[in-house]
Amino acid sequence: MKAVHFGAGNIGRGFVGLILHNAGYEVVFADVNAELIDALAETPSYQVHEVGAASKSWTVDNYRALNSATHEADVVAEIASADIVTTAVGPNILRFVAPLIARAINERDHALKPLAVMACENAINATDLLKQEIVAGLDDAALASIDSRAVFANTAVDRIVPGQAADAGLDVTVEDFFEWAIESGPFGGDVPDIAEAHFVDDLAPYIERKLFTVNTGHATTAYFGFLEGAATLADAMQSPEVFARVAAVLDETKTLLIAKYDFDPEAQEAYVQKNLTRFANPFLPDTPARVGRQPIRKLGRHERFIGPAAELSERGVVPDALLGAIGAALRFDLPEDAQSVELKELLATSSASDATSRLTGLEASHPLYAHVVRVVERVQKS
Ligand SMILES: NC(=O)c1ccc[n+]([C@@H]2O[C@H](COP(=O)([O-])OP(=O)(O)OC[C@H]3O[C@@H](n4cnc5c(N)ncnc54)[C@H](O)[C@@H]3O)[C@@H](O)[C@H]2O)c1
Ligand SMILES: O=P(O)(O)OC[C@@H](O)[C@@H](O)[C@H](O)[C@H](O)CO
Repeated sequence: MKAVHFGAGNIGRGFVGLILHNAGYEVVFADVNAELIDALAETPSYQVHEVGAASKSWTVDNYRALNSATHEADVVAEIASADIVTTAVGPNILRFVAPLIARAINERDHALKPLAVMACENAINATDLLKQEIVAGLDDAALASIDSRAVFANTAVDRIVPGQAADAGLDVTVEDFFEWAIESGPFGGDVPDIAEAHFVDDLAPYIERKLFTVNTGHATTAYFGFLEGAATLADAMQSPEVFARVAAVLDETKTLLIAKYDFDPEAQEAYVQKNLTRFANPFLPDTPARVGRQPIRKLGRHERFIGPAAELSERGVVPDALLGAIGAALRFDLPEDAQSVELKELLATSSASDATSRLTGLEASHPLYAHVVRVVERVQKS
């Protein structure tokens, strides 16, 4: 069995690559980072170190590595004969990897089982997004027979993988928890053989529970932690003020998730508590800079703040804690983060209402809109 995985970064090596390796796949890593790909190509194995209450190390081998910027044709040929193609490159990068997957589907031998295409990004229905881009690159024959050539399944991936120490080489330190949920419907009963993933009929509750608990809480910790000058997420969680902000935000998203998906309130509360512990993991050197990265993406319409806040306000609830976190996100001022710089410029040169519309995509008539405009105004005046 063979899987091609785009993005040999933190989650690529520390989660997707590991799980596929453990499931018996030969993994072909494809990345545009020449130094990283050269190192992987030259090194027969790397270690994944799980840290937390239970610590354990895994060896990943049986992989190859290809530079997808300089060796496009080789990557296309690998995908054309693979069982699975996965991505962990960031939602904004999917459009750059899609053309290679499309070319591979065009070339794919009809006798093979359909290629399983799964984007492993922090975004709702990222595979649908990837599929749209792939379909644009298919020839007429592939388009006419797409169902026999490829299966597109959305997924929810969860494991905190921080940036790695400069001397770590290819080894990756990760938390001890992980979850990979994949929608089963598109496979029509013939799901890929991935023992540590679980296949679910309806992914929406899983991905929303994950994004609006793990990522909403995580980003809230990062943005308030950044304002307090915390070096790590664990340090931020030691601050009673930051902890209270995070707990309040997760209380709001818990209310939404229970109302929307009829989750058992006790189970959801246990999930919240579990995540508060995960953010505070003292063994994980995670930073506000990484977790808060790309604030403009994180303030998007269906993302971790505006997504749940909009739905709560549609239900008549004013999401004060989420609005507070949105204010902290707007104050994320990190010169090395291109979106932080862009955000600062936008706030300096636009009216509060223009900035709100452009950042959040909310209509002026939406019940959340005026609340966000007030938050933007406050940040602009501060
Ligand atoms: N790190 C985590 O804790 C975590 C957990 C769950 C999901 N995710 C998601 O996984 C994705 C990747 O996150 P990460 O933390 O691993 O980031 P990362 O920066 O460590 O890795 C991304 C990799 O993608 C590569 N890349 C960029 N453009 C590419 C292209 N055109 N073709 C091929 N490779 C390309 C980069 O060189 C890099 O190696 C994001 O969507 C993130 O939200 C991350
Ligand atoms: O990857 P992002 O930028 O969408 O979000 C940063 C972190 O919250 C994220 O990477 C988490 O570590 C991960 O989603 C945990 O499963």
